[in-house]
Amino acid sequence: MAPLQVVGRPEPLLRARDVTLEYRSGSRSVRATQDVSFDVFDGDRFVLLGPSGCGKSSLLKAAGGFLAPASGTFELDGRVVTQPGPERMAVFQEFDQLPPWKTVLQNVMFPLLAARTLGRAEARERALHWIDRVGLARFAHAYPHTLSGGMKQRVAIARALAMQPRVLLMDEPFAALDALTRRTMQEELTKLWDETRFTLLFVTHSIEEALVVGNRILLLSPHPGRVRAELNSHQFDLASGGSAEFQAAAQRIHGLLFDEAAAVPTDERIAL
Ligand SMILES: Nc1ncnc2c1ncn2[C@@H]1O[C@H](COP(=O)(O)OP(=O)(O)OP(=O)(O)O)[C@@H](O)[C@H]1O
Repeated sequence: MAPLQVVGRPEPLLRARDVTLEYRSGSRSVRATQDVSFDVFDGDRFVLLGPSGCGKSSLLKAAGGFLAPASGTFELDGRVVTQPGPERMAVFQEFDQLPPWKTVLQNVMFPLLAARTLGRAEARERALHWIDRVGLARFAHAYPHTLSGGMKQRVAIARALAMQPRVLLMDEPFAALDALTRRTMQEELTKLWDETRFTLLFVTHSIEEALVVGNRILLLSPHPGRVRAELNSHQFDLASGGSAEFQAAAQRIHGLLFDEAAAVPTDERIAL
């Protein structure tokens, strides 16, 4: 008979441990976050939500290896993050993240070729597959300046997912889009996740977007960002947008974010 296995909670894929982030210029130093800890598990859509300036982008940069913590660590698969790597691909808000002299196909192929794990033919095939997945097959040979903002963000998503990262980092990727396109992109992202089950670390300051995109949400206090609470939000999707339950959850989060009296112990996970 096979020995009994103890089935416990899986190991986190990405772990933030007591991360304090600071920016120094000369003798001045700005503290962006204070002792922030959280665990992201395989297949999570984990959202960092908080008011402007609470250090969300800084946390994403540190997870990406672009910013070294003043204290604490980020670990990916148990190894401390010290530099950027192809297993952590990022999509940013700015539309100019695509080199304008490269076509859509060349943009998506570029990191695949730079990583030197695929030959040119395989890289091209992989890139075309992801360009198709984000609905841009007809635009593979177009240059970024001929594309709309939403299309450019789709290219950036295809470029990142083509690398098959361990975790996809997204920093307010839809914030510069008009409301309708933003909604469409949220829908497309969750559909892609349904089909592919990648792991996502997503930054937003929109409560509605956090509820729609995330299955878990970390609430951060205003500057410097500290963990306010962690919420499970897997029950919501775009279809639940107008429901009473959704509105109540959004209200509750608003209270937790902005009402000091509503603060809960940071290690408490609350159901909405
Ligand atoms: N390069 C930098 N040099 C100095 N201070 C910085 C730098 N980048 C960010 N900060 C400061 O760190 C703090 C956190 O900034 P960060 O951009 O991470 O917050 P955020 O929550 O992402 O804000 P937003 O939602 O407005 O983008 C802010 O006080 C900001 O002014």
